[in-house]
Amino acid sequence: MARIPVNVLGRYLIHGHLSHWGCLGACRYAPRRALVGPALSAARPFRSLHAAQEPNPKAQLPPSVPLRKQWKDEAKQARKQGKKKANKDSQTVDGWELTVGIEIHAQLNTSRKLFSPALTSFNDSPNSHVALFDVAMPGSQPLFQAETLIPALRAALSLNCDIQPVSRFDRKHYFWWDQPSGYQITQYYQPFARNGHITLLARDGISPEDGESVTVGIKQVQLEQDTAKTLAQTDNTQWLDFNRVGVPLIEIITEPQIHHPRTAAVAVRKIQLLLSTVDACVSGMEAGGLRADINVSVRRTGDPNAPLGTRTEIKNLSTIKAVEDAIIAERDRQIREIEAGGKIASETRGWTIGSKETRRLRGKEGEVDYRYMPDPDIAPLIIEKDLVDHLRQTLAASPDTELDRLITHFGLTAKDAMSLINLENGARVQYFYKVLAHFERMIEEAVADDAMPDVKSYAGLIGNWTIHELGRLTTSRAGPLGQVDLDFTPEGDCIQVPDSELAQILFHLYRKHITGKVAKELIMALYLGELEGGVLESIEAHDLWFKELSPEEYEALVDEVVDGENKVLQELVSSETFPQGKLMFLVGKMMRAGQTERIDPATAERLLRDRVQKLRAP
Ligand SMILES: Nc1ncnc2c1ncn2[C@@H]1O[C@H](COP(=O)(O)OP(=O)(O)OP(=O)(O)O)[C@@H](O)[C@H]1O
Ligand SMILES: [Mg+2]
Ligand SMILES: [Mg+2]
Repeated sequence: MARIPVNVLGRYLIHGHLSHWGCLGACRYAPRRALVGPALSAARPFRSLHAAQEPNPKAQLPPSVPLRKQWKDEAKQARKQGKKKANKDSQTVDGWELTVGIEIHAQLNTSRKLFSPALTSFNDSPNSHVALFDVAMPGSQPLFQAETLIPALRAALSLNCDIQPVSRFDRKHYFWWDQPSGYQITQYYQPFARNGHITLLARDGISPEDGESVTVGIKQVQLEQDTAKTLAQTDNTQWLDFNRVGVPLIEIITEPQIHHPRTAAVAVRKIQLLLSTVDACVSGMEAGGLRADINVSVRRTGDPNAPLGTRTEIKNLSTIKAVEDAIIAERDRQIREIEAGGKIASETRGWTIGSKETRRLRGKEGEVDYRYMPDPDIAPLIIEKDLVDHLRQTLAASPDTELDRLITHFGLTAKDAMSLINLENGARVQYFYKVLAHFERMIEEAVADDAMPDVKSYAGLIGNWTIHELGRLTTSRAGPLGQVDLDFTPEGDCIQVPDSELAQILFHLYRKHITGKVAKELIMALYLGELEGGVLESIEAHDLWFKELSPEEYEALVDEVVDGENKVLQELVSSETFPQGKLMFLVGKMMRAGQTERIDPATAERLLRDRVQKLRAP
């Protein structure tokens, strides 16, 4: 592979003004290194660069630092003035219908760039993974990396798209410093996937106005290149990192079929979830692996045949909350504008987190003409049916199927099942399955084949601990590490609390070999790295086994407690049911009266019920 070595490419310092493009070669960061500026300049004549004095048509450039500061200050001011945040409950406005269509850009989970064999390692030092083609060196040619197609196809299949047997690549021209060739390679005329859909359910959290479910059409999914990363500096200069240029993206375009802000946010989250379930994309939205552009229009209700209103496009939203808040703000702005007798201009707008208003970035008239043309250097993409069939058969279960399994087969509550699937981009649910597998192996060894307990009896316990007890570890103030997040790998391994160790703890808890209190202490010790040896060794070493009271000792304790609480006992006896409050009051008394660490609350409760039942009998 022809690659520009770091010491040749160096790191560029480019002034924020295009007229200063000529200083591309002036590498202040590594002044002793050889420079590639003149060569690049020859590859992209200044003429084309100077032609682009307009704002970046992609508008993916992070705002310069002073501008960002100004937006931050504005947002702070708005908060100070006690202005309410966008009202989360304002899902509808009387007399108006909102319409939203979404474009999502997601980085594919591949090791190579789309048209060069350079690696896609984002965290390596800047400009260390740059092939000649990535920076449009003269004579360099695109080399389609077939492996990039696999995650793209998995993504499209997870969105229920029809895979096109023949698709083609086009050039979308614009001139900006993050795009060395002067055009982005994309699929404009013939994308590789079309006609998909996603279904959003009430349990996904859609707006209540949408009822039980909404189906949103996916118009198309296309393959395209990412641009270079721009790093704004405090002195109003920009640094460029070409590691990202040419990294494969998919653009997912929905039909304009969403009518409530929260449902739009849920759609973005669901697409993100689907992509991560089939392992198609690098990371979640919050980590920058997925960016959403949101198209918003409004029209008056009453005439279903009226055309949709003029859309504005809010670029580059990077959190789910931003999607909902920005839509509410933009919808309200458009309604205000129309009610005041104005018209909606077709334009591109921006949104700052914490702000109340979207802001105009540029008008449609400022949009460049992209002069799309088929890329003459790239052959059509032919996708064989066999490949598609194979990928479809081996595709991971959709989150909906997964959710149903967690609820109906494993007996988790819908809320817990949803959290499990959403946490750490699906890593937590993988962790749950790993703990479950270890646990089942231990149970199988411990009991006879015909005595295997019902899966629901232990899966709920494992679910509860993998969601709530693990969650509590990072929020409790248990020591110097008390606030450190748990580290999960995408495969579902947890560094601090290994699945096999948690399974050991839960196995002994389930079998009543240890108490809940001891189990909590063990898991905390694991998290803090204070457990010497494994879980089992620790239980043995400190003799933490649960030494339950004998039946006689339990009976004596029940006698003692009911004697002292005769009034509560009589109330229970004369009641037809077992009021839980009263029962638990007596259990509490038993725990306090006896040796707490030797009492199982469930046994105590059962014995109390038996006693009451006996007294009720005629
Ligand atoms: N009247 C409308 N109101 C709301 N959304 C709309 C409306 N008309 C179209 N849309 C949505 O706008 C989006 C258009 O995306 P598309 O990529 O096709 O074009 P684009 O935004 O012009 O291109 P680019 O990728 O350059 O931004 C789609 O998600 C579509 O559903
Ligand atoms: Mg688009
Ligand atoms: Mg768009």
